[in-house]
Amino acid sequence: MAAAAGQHFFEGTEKLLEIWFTSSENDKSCDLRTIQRKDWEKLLKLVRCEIISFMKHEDMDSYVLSESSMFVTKNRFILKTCGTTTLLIAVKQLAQLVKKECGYDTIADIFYSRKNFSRPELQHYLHQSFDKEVDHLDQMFTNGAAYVLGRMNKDCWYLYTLENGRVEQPDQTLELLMWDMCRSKMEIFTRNQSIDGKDATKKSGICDIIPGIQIDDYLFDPCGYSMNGLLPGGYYITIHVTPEPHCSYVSFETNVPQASYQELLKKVLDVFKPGKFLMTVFANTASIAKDTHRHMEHLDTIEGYMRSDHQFCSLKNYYLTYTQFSRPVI
Ligand SMILES: C[S@+](CC[C@H](N)C(=O)[O-])C[C@H]1O[C@@H](n2cnc3c(N)ncnc32)[C@H](O)[C@@H]1O
Repeated sequence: MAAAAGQHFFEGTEKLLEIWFTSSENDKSCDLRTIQRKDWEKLLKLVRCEIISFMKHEDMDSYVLSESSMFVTKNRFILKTCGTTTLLIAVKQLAQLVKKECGYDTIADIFYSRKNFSRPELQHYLHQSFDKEVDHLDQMFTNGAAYVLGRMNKDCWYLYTLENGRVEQPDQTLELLMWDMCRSKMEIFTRNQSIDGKDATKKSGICDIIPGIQIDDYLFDPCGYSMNGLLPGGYYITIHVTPEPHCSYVSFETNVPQASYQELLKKVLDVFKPGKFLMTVFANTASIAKDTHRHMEHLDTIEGYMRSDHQFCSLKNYYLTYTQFSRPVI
């Protein structure tokens, strides 16, 4: 359902930034988690969002934000922001902050990605097109590589990364971006049907997607939902829901390593029942998820969805699959 003229609109589609830091002198004491909350708050002001909630686990700190989430480990920073936030404005200040407060002087790799926006004209100038975002990042990185996957005249997904990135530890990320959502499922993420985040997490079945996770969830008023979930070992899941029928959108992201993501995918689809979704899977050669790309190649239907696009990329350090599915219109 499209937004009518003058109708409230929220851009659920997030801008996603992941940066891995390293020290040229191999200084083992560097740790991003030593950055103080007041410094994060200052940085997030540039992005135009704020911290709502904080959760700490052995290997990872997580923050629920007014516009999505932030995750911080010893050497990796993840910032995911939706709406009309200005994420890329903060990259330079982030690198300066990390150098000053933690001693990391090198960026080992960067991944900036997003789906195409529904209403790009509502974004800050810098985020109105991927070309502008690439120009901005190219001013900071001499070795950036920009890609577009999917259909440039329909739904697509943009990625900016480094051509000589060097993340050596096993790493994998699955992201599921869903839209044209089931109305009754979306009602759960409103104050009409749920009292708070915890209630929505339980009623929706989100609590059963990955058992044993430590959850930090938040239900906005009158609607909207965000959650971070942490597991030992620096593993996370994060879910964000924009339930308004004319701009409904949900995202699911995790770095939990699995040899096949098929079961997880089925669980997430069952919780949200989207009309359409796109999925991206990154896995480096050290990851147990590296063969998941081969399984996905042959997956042209799943749970009543038909595949409309599928692309595989072999990047320098990572394999990447982009795939899109939709429910057949009857
Ligand atoms: C922040 S949440 C989750 C955003 C996420 N990127 C997504 O996937 O939709 C956005 C939802 O919360 C609602 N919302 C209510 N109050 C909000 C606030 N103060 N800031 C941001 N979103 C708010 C929006 O209308 C929208 O439905």
